[in-house]
Amino acid sequence: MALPVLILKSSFSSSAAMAGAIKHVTVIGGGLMGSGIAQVAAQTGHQVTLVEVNDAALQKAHSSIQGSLQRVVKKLYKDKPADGEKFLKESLARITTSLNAEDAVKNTDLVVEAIVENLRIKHKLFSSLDKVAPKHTIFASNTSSLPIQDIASVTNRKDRFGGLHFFNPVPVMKLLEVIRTPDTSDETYEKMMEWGKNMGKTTVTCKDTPGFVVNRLLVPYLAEALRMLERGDASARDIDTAMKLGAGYPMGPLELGDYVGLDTTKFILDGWHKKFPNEQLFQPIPFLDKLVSEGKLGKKSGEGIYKY
Ligand SMILES: CCCCCCCCCCCCC[C@H](O)CC(=O)SCCNC(=O)CCNC(=O)[C@H](O)C(C)(C)COP(=O)(O)OP(=O)(O)OC[C@H]1O[C@@H](n2cnc3c(N)ncnc32)[C@H](O)[C@@H]1OP(=O)(O)O
Ligand SMILES: NC(=O)c1ccc[n+]([C@@H]2O[C@H](COP(=O)([O-])OP(=O)(O)OC[C@H]3O[C@@H](n4cnc5c(N)ncnc54)[C@H](O)[C@@H]3O)[C@@H](O)[C@H]2O)c1
Repeated sequence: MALPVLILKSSFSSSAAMAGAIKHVTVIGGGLMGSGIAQVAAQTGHQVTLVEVNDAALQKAHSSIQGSLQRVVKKLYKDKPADGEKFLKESLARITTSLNAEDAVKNTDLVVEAIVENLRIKHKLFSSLDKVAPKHTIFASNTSSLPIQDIASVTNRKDRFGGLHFFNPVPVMKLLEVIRTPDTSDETYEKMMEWGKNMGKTTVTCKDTPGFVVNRLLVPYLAEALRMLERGDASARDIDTAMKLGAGYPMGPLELGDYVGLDTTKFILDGWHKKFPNEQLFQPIPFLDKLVSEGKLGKKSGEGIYKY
């Protein structure tokens, strides 16, 4: 009877995969972050499947990855153009695209979710993927602000679920926050840490607390900067210049908000206001709500606090 062999084979391959390094990565969401994560995974030798909701979004992601890879080539291979061309071609060749997330995860070692910062939508995605992904596959979210435990709650692989929080732009920012919940197994945590290093990142770890390390400190800072602008205390340009020249930041807080995406920043602030309704630092900002309602999302839409 074929079945026992098949079961033996699949469980063997699954346990072998559990023991092995992460080789195939599925990135769900090819926006600002997902395209960067897919690019870095490909350029560091991983096979990548990038999933989006429609062809236009996939095309946008592909051209963003191509443009960013060309900047990397210009920087790393300026004296060896032939090697640079080879690096570019091989990196792009490692990325396949898909509009079907459930198909894309059937032979993957790691799913990195980088879709919209909305718990209900993340739940819908992960509960469907949990039913079809192999047993050994690790699930991770790139969320900025949602507790990993809350995201994982709809799956039956809480031991194989963690947070992998990259920073924008992913090809440049060296940091990766690796988050484990009380349910994340030691093996899963170690595989996420190893993968982070294979991605060329410096990893830090903290508890599954809102905003992990960076955003817990960044959200109040950026929010207060926008309130300063809203009150008319100073111009956007002067606020940003002050923080670049006075505090040594590469970008001021308002240009950073435009760079991250004002829609994403609003999702984050609204989520924390709901969770901590009495915290003054997380109160809604009418100016932000107005910009987002007008479709002024920052660099990604051509206008936010600044015009691009
Ligand atoms: C204000 C709204 C308030 C709303 C309420 C509050 C809510 C708060 C929300 C929090 C958001 C959290 C989001 C997320 O979870 C966490 C984050 O990601 S926070 C963002 C972290 N990132 C930063 O802080 C970026 C800071 N900026 C920089 O480091 C630099 O400005 C830059 C982006 C690297 C650009 O550098 P520049 O020198 O200005 O410009 P260059 O173009 O010369 O680039 C320099 C160098 O980098 C290479 N490069 C740049 N971009 C890319 C790319 N996309 N891909 C590849 N390479 C890139 C470029 O080639 C240059 O290389 P070089 O030739 O100089 O070696
Ligand atoms: N923007 C940042 O600086 C930043 C940094 C770190 C983490 N994050 C987090 O990363 C996630 C993505 O943020 P972003 O800025 O890349 O957003 P984005 O809006 O640029 O990209 C999100 C992408 O997800 C796609 N998407 C939505 N639902 C999908 C689904 N069901 N299947 C496949 N694709 C889907 C959208 O089409 C879009 O292209 C959020 O959770 C955010 O909090 C953002």
